[in-house]
Amino acid sequence: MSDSRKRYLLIVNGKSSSNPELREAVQSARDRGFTITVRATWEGGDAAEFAEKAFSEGFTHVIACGGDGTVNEVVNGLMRVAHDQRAALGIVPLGSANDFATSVGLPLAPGAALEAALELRAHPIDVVRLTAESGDEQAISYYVNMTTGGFGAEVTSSTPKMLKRMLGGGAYSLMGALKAWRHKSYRGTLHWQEREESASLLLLALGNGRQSGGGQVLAPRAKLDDGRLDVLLVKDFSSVWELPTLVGELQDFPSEGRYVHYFTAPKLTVTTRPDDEPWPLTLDGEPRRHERFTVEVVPLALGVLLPEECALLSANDRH
Ligand SMILES: Nc1ncnc2c1ncn2[C@@H]1O[C@H](COP(=O)(O)OP(=O)(O)OP(=O)(O)O)[C@@H](O)[C@H]1O
Repeated sequence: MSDSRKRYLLIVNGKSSSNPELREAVQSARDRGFTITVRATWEGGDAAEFAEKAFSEGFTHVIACGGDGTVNEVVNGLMRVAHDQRAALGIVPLGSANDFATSVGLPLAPGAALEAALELRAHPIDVVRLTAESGDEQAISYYVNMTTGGFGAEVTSSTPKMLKRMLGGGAYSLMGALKAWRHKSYRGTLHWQEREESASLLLLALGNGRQSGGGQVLAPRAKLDDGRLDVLLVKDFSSVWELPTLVGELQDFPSEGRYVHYFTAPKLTVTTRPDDEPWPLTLDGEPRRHERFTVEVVPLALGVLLPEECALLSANDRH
């Protein structure tokens, strides 16, 4: 049922603006009395700008219609304004990966997703702030789902789609083949709480949500509203004989395995030495490289339209 206090702004990635199912769903909702304004992006940056202005323009809800990159831009736009001036975020997934929408259990078809966004309640979730430092410069960006680093980021940002799909299913059963294909690990020092660890890592995942790269579940126990990041470290190995142990550990995500460490922390910093390569990162689908960065949870920073039964909400914790 429409509620006259709710005003929706749909921010549609311009490349999907002619999506017939979305057009039909918008028309149908308007016919039923919903107040919906639609804005399409022309280029990168537009979605963030529209989202930033949404509340001051009288919108209570912003629906990001696009892939993970569009959702990420909208989140960044909303985080530019004060907490009490952030419109609630909804998602109509129109990308190729749609990792966040998939893992929280939102409908993937545009019509059903818009209907859901119009009916669902906003749940407060954590947002993660990533501060990258280079010399005296600091760059801040936010994400709601996951940042992957090292080998994982390269896989998610540069591996052909086919390989991604294979990875999505059996995940790291393919690690060996990939390793032979491109042997690379990244050195750095990680600091979190009172701990510090220097390591050569194949993969680092910093999850608020659970999956990235089009279906790779790298933070299987993550909750969106627990004030913590789920951290996955996968250490490098030196011989193929070590692979079965590594692959086995990737089924269980042990807290202190030989290669796999899985833990939670509210904040974590990664630094590299001058002769180390900057880390390739993929932040909610967007590739970048940093030498030194800190990720920190901003607790319950954003209201997001999610299914009541979403497994990533603490209220649905069965333990
Ligand atoms: N009108 C447009 N045409 C083409 N690209 C656009 C347009 N507007 C914005 N963009 C770009 O689209 C990117 C976001 O794409 P989006 O995440 O929505 O789709 P995707 O990459 O197919 O999805 P996924 O990340 O799920 O694979 C932004 O970084 C932005 O630069």
